[in-house]
Amino acid sequence: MTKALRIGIAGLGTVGAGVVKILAARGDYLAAACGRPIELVAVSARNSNKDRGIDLSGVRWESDPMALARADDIDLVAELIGGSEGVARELVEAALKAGKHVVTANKALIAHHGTALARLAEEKGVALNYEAAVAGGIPIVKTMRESLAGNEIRSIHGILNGTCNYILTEMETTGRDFADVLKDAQDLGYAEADPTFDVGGIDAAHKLAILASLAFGTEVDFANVHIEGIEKISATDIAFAREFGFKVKLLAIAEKVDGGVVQRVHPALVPEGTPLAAVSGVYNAVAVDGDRVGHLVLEGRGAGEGPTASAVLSDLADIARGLILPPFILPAKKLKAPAKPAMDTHKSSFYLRFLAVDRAGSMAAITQALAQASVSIERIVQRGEAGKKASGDGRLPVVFITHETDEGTMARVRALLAEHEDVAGTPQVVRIEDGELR
Ligand SMILES: NC(=O)C1=CN([C@@H]2O[C@H](COP(=O)(O)OP(=O)(O)OC[C@H]3O[C@@H](n4cnc5c(N)ncnc54)[C@H](O)[C@@H]3O)[C@@H](O)[C@H]2O)C=CC1
Ligand SMILES: N[C@@H](CC=O)C(=O)O
Ligand code: NA
Repeated sequence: MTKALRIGIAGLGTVGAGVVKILAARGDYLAAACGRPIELVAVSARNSNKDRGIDLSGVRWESDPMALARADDIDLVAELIGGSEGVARELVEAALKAGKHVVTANKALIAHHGTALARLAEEKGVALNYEAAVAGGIPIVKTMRESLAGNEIRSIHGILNGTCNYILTEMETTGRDFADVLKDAQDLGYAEADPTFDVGGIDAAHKLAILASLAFGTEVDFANVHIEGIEKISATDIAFAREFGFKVKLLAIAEKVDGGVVQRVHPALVPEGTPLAAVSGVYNAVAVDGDRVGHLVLEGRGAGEGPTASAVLSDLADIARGLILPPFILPAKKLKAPAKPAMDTHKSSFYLRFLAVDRAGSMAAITQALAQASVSIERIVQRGEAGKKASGDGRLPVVFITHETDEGTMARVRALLAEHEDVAGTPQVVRIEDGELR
């Protein structure tokens, strides 16, 4: 058997500890599958005394993770710390410069510095693999990079954040509140170190920017992702959406339009009966539309120890087998600078919820205001008709589903309703996404 692939792991949290467990449990099988063993030589984490339920006897402990990049007895550094800057970035750069392969689960790092790091890896002839960074255990990076190369990709629609999908599902099925469910997701090891990255849509945007680069052969362009999180979604919205036949999901979408690729992350109403509407809990899914393959949907667990470590192991196994590919679908110097079409020309139907003042003629005045703004209404639900007020202050919850209109018009309508004498407060507006999902 050829000599071992000698690895150093930085970070022994949810993901790092999961990787050590798989190496211990399946070391012999992996050695046979790869033609050589994957040998854990050294590790580094913040606390050397913590019990992680893993056996590190015979493994060197480095208090400084940078020592892994310098060590002569290490061929590959697995960066499982996290963060787009600081020690994670320094470690990955140093390891690549030292001619070592790198495997990382760090989507923030790849989203911000992926193109430059890919250039560095290619100059040194080493691998930079990051399967765990996008949609956890789903082999989507491998699918995009290796299996769909014969396709011109038209769009990607993803549920890319396990924490958000878990929260939305729990809110729907149990009626529990947001903060309570977020705490569960943290306890289960799903959430980022800063959970506002999850609920604010930033984590999904990191993953989307990476997928868009793989899909369209462009540089990773995180700065141009339109990002909205799920913080504004209430149990009321989820219940109304259900009444209209929709689920509420945080979607991550990259699609070709005239003038380039639009990348957007936002909550959306998704029609029940479509593949993405059925994705629940910590599960992620990616729906790809390619000109030859047509629609393809991959679904699996997007976060947590087992699924994420499984993806890291797939990267390690590829490198042990000698499969060293450019990190993105094209060599880094051939990645095109992305065109950046404006989001405000994007069109969809919208869900619009607000409190209408309960007086004769208020609905007529509101619908007239929408008609004047050229927005037509497909469906209306108004609570508290026949004189039954929904709240004691004379305000009635109303939901409109609009026909297709563009973002710019909807922004104007929202502002107009916020100022309208028959509307209390600012309306809730959520996009409806149905075209490409069936
Ligand atoms: N938890 C999950 O479900 C997933 C996590 N990821 C990514 O994997 C990476 C790791 O995430 P988790 O394991 O969840 O994080 P974690 O917080 O559980 O573990 C982080 C580890 O890094 C170590 N660390 C932090 N600063 C360090 C430093 N300066 N020097 C040495 N070690 C240091 C900590 O001691 C800890 O062992 C992140 O990039 C995350 O975004 C990716 C997919 C899923
Ligand atoms: N915090 C992330 C972890 C995986 O990438 C998520 O919830 O999806
Ligand atoms: Na993955």
